[in-house]
Amino acid sequence: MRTSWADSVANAESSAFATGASASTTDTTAANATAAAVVSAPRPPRAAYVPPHLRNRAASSELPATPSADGSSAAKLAPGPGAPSGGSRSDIPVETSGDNVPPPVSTFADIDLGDAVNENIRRCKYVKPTPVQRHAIPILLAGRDLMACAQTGSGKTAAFCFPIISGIMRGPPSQRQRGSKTVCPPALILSPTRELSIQIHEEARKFSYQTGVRAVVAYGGAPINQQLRDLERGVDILVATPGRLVDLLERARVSLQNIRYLALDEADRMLDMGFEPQIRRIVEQMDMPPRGERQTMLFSATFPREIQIAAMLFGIGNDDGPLMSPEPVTVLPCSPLYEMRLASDFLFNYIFLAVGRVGSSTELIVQRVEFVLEPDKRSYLMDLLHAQKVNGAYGKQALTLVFVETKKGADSLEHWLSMHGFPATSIHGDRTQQERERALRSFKNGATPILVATDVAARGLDIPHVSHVINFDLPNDIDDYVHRIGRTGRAGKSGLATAFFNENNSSLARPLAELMQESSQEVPDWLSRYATARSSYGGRNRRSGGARFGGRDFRRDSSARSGGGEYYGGGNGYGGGPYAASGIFVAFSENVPFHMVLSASVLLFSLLASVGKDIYTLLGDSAGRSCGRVCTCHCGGGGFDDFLTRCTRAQHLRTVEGYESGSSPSIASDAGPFTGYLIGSSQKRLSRAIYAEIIRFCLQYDMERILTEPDGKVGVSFDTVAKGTTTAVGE
Ligand SMILES: Nc1ncnc2c1ncn2[C@@H]1O[C@H](COP(=O)(O)OP(=O)(O)OP(=O)(O)O)[C@@H](O)[C@H]1O
Repeated sequence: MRTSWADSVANAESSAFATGASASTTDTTAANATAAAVVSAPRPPRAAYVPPHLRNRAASSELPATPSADGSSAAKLAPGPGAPSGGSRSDIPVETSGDNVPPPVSTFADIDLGDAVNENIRRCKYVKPTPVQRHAIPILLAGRDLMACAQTGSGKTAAFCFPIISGIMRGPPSQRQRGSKTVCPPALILSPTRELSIQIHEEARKFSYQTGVRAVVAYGGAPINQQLRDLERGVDILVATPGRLVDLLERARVSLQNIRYLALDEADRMLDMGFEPQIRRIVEQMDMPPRGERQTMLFSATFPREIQIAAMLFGIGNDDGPLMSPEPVTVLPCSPLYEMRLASDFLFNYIFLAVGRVGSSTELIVQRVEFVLEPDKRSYLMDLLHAQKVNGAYGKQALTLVFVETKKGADSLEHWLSMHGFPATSIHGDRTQQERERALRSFKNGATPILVATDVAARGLDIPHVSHVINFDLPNDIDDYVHRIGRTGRAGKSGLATAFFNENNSSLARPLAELMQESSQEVPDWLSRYATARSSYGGRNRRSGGARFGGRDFRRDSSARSGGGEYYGGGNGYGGGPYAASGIFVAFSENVPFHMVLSASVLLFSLLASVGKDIYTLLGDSAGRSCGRVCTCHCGGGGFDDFLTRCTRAQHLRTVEGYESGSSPSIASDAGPFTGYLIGSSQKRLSRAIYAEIIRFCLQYDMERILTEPDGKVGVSFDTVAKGTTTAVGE
């Protein structure tokens, strides 16, 4: 639950104020809602804007104590994601990769954020940093670019806000040209929805209270004049939706020339096709300093593998420059590579941070999936809501968020619920901004404890007391599902998510079952059967096939972690299914640098897995290092047999499912039909060309064809080999 003083600071402009929740418990399978006191706080005076020359002073030590509705002391903060009682957070796997990753911290006291920010952290009653904060804050304070992925509700907003605020306090004062109405903020935070921008702004104001750092929000659908006036009063952190920001840039009311910090919240959404033109315009075609001269941070609970790969291939800095120049590849719009390029264009020598499995969901959310035919959905929903009411399952303040696919569907379901005695409101893109904000307010304060929403409310919104998320219509993309259910089970609290599944959702069966399994949820037998039946399907669902093979954090699957050297994974936890009979074998000679070998593997691994194929990638490299599923071994140019023999002899090969250490290549035939490809080159230049061609190929053809009709169709400079055939290629 949010701290009331901070909310009141942040909500200076809004009329409604947060309320608390009562304790509640569902039946045996349902989640437990956390008890909290009802809070209704008078607003402390609005934080005054402190001119630059007065900045960096310590904040005054006291803020008005926040009385609760009954006059007692401020509401107790529910155990946060980082709080000891906030779930099993300490054992959550954390992965970082990149050069010279700054070590994590254990407490806020270990971080030098400045007195004023530390004071605000104390006021927020954040006892200790959440895992993503422990890792991300030192990285950002060290000035590094960051791509960070952590579960919903895990405190990512503070993870990027604290370092930004602290950096601004330490840096030169914001400038504005004399007599000009153009403001030049040092920090820009972009988010995909208006409501999320409003929320981030509120958070930023809380965190920057009495620091002299001023945050302003600009979003569409609201009168621009008010926002312009607000900007004129000075801005250090501009929180904006892309559309409105472009408008402000075109009017020359904002200049990005001084941007030192660029944060993209819900970055994967910001980099997808819908936002791409605006984001590219803002970041590349205006006056923003280029990557490397600014600090860029991408945060989300999900990152499609393609974005990660691209960032690595095109963006990562090393002695040789980016692993791959984008030029040889004609990037087609509508392809994953398009997003990939975009992400990599923004980052410089970045660090990748994953807290938990990328795209996974917290175990604090109990997930249920019910098979409900389309015409039965309403009555089923009614049953659920009735049961909730009868059981008193969620208490008076418990809120239920119902996701539907279409705006029309949202209106119609809201109406129907209201007609049947369930106070509901709705939020979607066709409602005016005023209506949207009103709906959200009336949901938050419990006047209409049911909110019917489209995906406009799927990401980022941190609404206390959402105890149940119902996916009346399931989304097409599992990542959207992760964000939707993440509206409950936040900040260490538990929550319940129910999904209505039927034939129309069969493409989601497999990733859904995998996600549930990963989050230690009970997967219904019928869903497992659906998942098995859908063993192969197209690329619409980003995770199709990928999770089973290698999980979603491609670096974890395939590259050395920081401090590396050890192997990651092994067969366990990656599905453990029967041995798959197809394979891509990539062999590079010794003089090909390991990082290039690695990147080729990563690329293949990911792209092939994303089309639903079980593929093993064996790599040859001079170091003989292994990275989880991707097994590397020395390939001395002896051809495929030699390569396989070496592979199977390599002790690391035990990490490859179906192989035993020391076994011979013939194991492949024992395991069933087998196809492998050997791609090799001792020349770096050629290797690069091969990467490019593979990418091109992947874009242009269904990957099935690589596997089933390899001969001559590929048009690339590598040969294919059948089992046991010796072929040395590209030398
Ligand atoms: N260190 C902390 N201790 C306790 N609570 C915290 C801490 N940091 C953040 N929180 C609280 O956790 C909640 C979730 O934080 P936030 O909205 O930043 O999550 P998020 O990771 O951005 O989620 P999403 O992926 O859904 O956008 C907020 O209510 C926030 O106040």
